[in-house]
Amino acid sequence: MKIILIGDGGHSRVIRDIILAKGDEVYAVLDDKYTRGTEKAGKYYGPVAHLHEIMNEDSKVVIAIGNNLIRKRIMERLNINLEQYSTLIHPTAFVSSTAEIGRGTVIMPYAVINASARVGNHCIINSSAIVEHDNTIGDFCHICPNVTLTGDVLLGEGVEMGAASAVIPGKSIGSWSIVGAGSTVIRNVSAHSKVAGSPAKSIRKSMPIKFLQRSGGDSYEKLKNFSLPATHDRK
Ligand SMILES: CC(=O)SCCNC(=O)CCNC(=O)[C@H](O)C(C)(C)COP(=O)(O)OP(=O)(O)OC[C@H]1O[C@@H](n2cnc3c(N)ncnc32)[C@H](O)[C@@H]1OP(=O)(O)O
Repeated sequence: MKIILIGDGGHSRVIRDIILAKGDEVYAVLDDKYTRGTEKAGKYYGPVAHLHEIMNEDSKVVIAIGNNLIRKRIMERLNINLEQYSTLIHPTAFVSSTAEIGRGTVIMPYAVINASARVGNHCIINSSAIVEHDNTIGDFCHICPNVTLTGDVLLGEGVEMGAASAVIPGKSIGSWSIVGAGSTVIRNVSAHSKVAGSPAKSIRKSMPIKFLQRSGGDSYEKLKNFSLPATHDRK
């Protein structure tokens, strides 16, 4: 498959390795640091606005940007069908046959997604992260390297779980919250919070009010009942 990457930073380079490991092809890299289109080593580099010109039925898109909010804003700006996004799973990752993985989501080396877990669209499950059975992870989340989400954890939209953080079973973390690296979450965390430490405690609100109004975020009820597209690019 030919993949068009949006974003040309460090995260994008890691995603390129996944594409190569899967035997797919990086077709183009689009980033607004490029003002015009050029071809280099068989790949097209150009501004994001060139996407609609270069897309065809053989190509799929991945937004290769680590920041959850910027990933969401770019998705809104691209305004393409969900089916045009690819799901990328590194061959060393374990994904249960009963897990569901959304479109545009990237699963990095050695990650584990266990039985009946549901991971939304445009998420990053980073290297060696563990998503245990029956988790529900909203769209645009980033589960950083070495995170452990134990059983039945529920994450709202846009949650960032800092590297090596952990959540005990059955806890919920509200939309657009941030959990500090190395923290242990033992109580539910409300939306738009920033928590850190073991046990994790609030360090302050994560987002300004203007952002809270714009971001929306999914309700827990909606998340619990969400269903992913019937077909996706799992291999
Ligand atoms: C491949 C990759 O790179 S993936 C990306 C991985 N990235 C990460 O894991 C980053 C995670 N980010 C963090 O842990 C950050 O420290 C954050 C987001 C939690 C907080 O960042 P900031 O908002 O800048 O907070 P700041 O550094 O000002 O700290 C505020 C307070 O919280 C404390 N604090 C911050 N982070 C942590 C943490 N992880 N654990 C415990 N306490 C923390 C600070 O000591 C400080 O306490 P004080 O007020 O008593 O001095």
